Amino acid sequence: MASFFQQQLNLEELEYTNIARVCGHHRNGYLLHTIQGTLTLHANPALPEMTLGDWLLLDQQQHFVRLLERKSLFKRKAAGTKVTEQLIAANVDTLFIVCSLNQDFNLSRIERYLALAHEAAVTPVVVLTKADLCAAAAEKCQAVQALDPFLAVASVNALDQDNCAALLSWCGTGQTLSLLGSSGVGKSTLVNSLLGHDIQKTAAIREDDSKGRHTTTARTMHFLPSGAVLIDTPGMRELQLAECETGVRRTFADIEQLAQQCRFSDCQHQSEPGCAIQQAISSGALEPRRLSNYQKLLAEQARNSASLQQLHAQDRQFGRMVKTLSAASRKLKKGY
Ligand SMILES: Nc1nc2c(ncn2[C@@H]2O[C@H](COP(=O)(O)OP(=O)(O)OP(=O)(O)O)[C@@H](O)[C@H]2O)c(=O)[nH]1
Ligand SMILES: [Zn+2]
Repeated sequence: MASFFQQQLNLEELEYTNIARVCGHHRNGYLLHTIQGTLTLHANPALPEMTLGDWLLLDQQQHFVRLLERKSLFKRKAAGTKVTEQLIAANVDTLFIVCSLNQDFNLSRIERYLALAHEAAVTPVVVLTKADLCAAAAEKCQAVQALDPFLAVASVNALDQDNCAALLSWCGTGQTLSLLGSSGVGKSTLVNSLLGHDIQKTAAIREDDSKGRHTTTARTMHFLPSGAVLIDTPGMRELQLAECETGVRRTFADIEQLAQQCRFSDCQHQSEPGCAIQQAISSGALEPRRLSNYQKLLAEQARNSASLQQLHAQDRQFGRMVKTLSAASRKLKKGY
């Protein structure tokens, strides 16, 4: 367990509590990994909302004590009146952004994923798969690297375990990984190569529900031989760009910096005189594609966040209505 989490424990907690990590979540509660093995923490309204990857403390009787502060968090907008945000994965250190070097290769899509990683406070690594099928792998790698000189970029043949060894530097003991990418790019293939065996064979776990029945759930947490934990949950595939302004701004830090040099502080970067961004485009220093993707992603996240705020407001209104109605019914019962 990383020092970030250990530092959060006081002396008494170090002595009297056990540390556990959420490795599954279902109707009856949370599935936890502890030093003594796996156990179920039954659903209970007093528990905070937790997700895969969360670290928490249990007392000697295995009762919940508290949730530890998160290092990073992926969440998504969810439908329904009550829950408007759904937590997807917590405490991920590195996100493998998986894209294949063939038809799927798309810089704007990579920028979208980068914004999600930055928003969640997770370090991104772009993994370009199907290098064995692409003659122009080096050029495409360079194009990705040009998005950000500090970005880690790797190209692999995901089918070849030895070829994936380049990724092992992010897969050491205590590290938590997750992956994101469109369908068919090679995510499962990559997981198999990192695991060193076929995921299909370990794809399900059996557990007892509260009534002693066996239930089968898809395994979403994998323990890699290199020591890392890999969170592979379907929720990651439905991540949206809601409330992602920080993530978008960080992903396009170059554009943000140029914008500060525009003559007008409210420059729209179209045809205004003294626009540093248009100058950078004319000189070839900035791709027009990148500017339009930046504007598109900012607008998209603003639209999605606005509807999220509306949902929050509706929720509060509903809460007030319930309170008023129950106060009224109490008065009725008491006869005044
Ligand atoms: N030649 C080659 N084939 C690959 C590579 N990576 C994946 N494939 C193939 O591409 C196909 C799709 O790979 P998957 O691992 O199933 O892709 P996925 O991203 O998990 O797809 P979803 O489960 O739909 O999200 C499979 O037939 C793989 O064998 C690679 O690096 N090289
Ligand atoms: Zn401008």
